[in-house]
Amino acid sequence: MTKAVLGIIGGSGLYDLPGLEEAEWRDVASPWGTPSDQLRFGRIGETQIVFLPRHGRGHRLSPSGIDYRANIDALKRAGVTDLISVSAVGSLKQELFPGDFIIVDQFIDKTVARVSSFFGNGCVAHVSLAHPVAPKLVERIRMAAVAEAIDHHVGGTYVCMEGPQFSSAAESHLHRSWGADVIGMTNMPEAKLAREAEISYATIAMVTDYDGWHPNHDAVTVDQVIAVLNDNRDKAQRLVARLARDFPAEHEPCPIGSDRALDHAIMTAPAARDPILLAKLDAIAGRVL
Ligand SMILES: CSC[C@H]1O[C@H](OP(=O)(O)O)[C@H](O)[C@@H]1O
Ligand SMILES: Nc1ncnc2[nH]cnc12
Repeated sequence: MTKAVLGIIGGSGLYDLPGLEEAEWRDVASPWGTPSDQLRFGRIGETQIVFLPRHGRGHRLSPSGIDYRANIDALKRAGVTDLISVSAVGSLKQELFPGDFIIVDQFIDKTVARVSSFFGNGCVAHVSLAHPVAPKLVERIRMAAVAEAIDHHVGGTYVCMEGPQFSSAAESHLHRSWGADVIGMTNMPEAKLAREAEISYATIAMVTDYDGWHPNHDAVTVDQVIAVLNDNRDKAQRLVARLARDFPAEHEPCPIGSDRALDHAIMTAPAARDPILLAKLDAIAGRVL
C-alpha cells in the first residue's frame, strides 16, 4: 500500500490554496531545472497536500517558459501520487459556458517549443498515453462537484496550444472541427510527464471565454479571463477542498495503470544506459531502474 499524497497544480488565478492546514512553502530542488515556485506543503483534513502555482506566485512564467519537467520531478520527490491540474480554458462548444467546470479526459498536443519527456538518448522509454487521465480521479472530482452542487461536465478534449497569443478565428474554427471541447496552453507536456513519472493525473478545466469562434461573444481577452476566474475562485477552491477532504488515505491503484506506466516502457538495454541520465531519473524511474 502506498500513502496517498494529493498534488494540486494551480493555474491562472490560483496561486495559493486557502484552507490548507499546517501550510509551509518549501524549496524542492530538481536535477531537471527550476520548479515554477516553492512547493506549498500542508493538509486538508487527513489528506497530505502539495500545491504548486504553475506560473509561480505573481504569474511570472509564461506557458512556454514553465519548466514542466522540474515541476513534475519536484512533485514526485515530494511524494505526490495523484495530481490535479486546475486550469483556465476557452470553450470550443456552445454548451460549455464561461463559469462551467469540465473534467477533461483527452488532450491534443499542439505545442512546438517544449521538452516533453524525461527520457531520451541513453535511456529510451515509450509510455502509453491512450488514456492520459486517471479514471478514479475523474470520479473523485465528479463526486466532489456533486457534493458541492457545482455544475460540471464529465469528459472532454483539451487542445493544448503553444501560445502565448490566443488563437486566430480560423484556428479556433479548426479546433472545433476536430471535435475538441476546450483550449488552453499548459496541460501538455504536463500530463505526458506525469504519466512518465507514474503519477495519476486529471484536470479540472474552468471555462473563462469562448475563444475566438463565437459569433455572439467577443474574442477572448485577459480581462475577460480574469473576471470569470475571480467570479469562480470560490467554487474552484470549494471543489478542491471537498476533493481533498474526501480523498482516501491510501493511493488507489489506477485501473488503466497510470501509476505503473514504466513497467514495460524502457527500451534501452541495461548495459547501454547512460549513467548521467539514470542519475537524473532517480525519482521519476527509480522504481524500475
Ligand atoms: C490568462 S489566460 C491564458 C493562460 O491561462 C491558462 O493558464 P492555466 O492553464 O495555467 O490556468 C492558459 O493555459 C494560459 O496559460
Ligand atoms: N481561449 C483560450 N485559449 C488558450 N488558453 C486559454 N486560457 C483561457 N482561455 C483560453
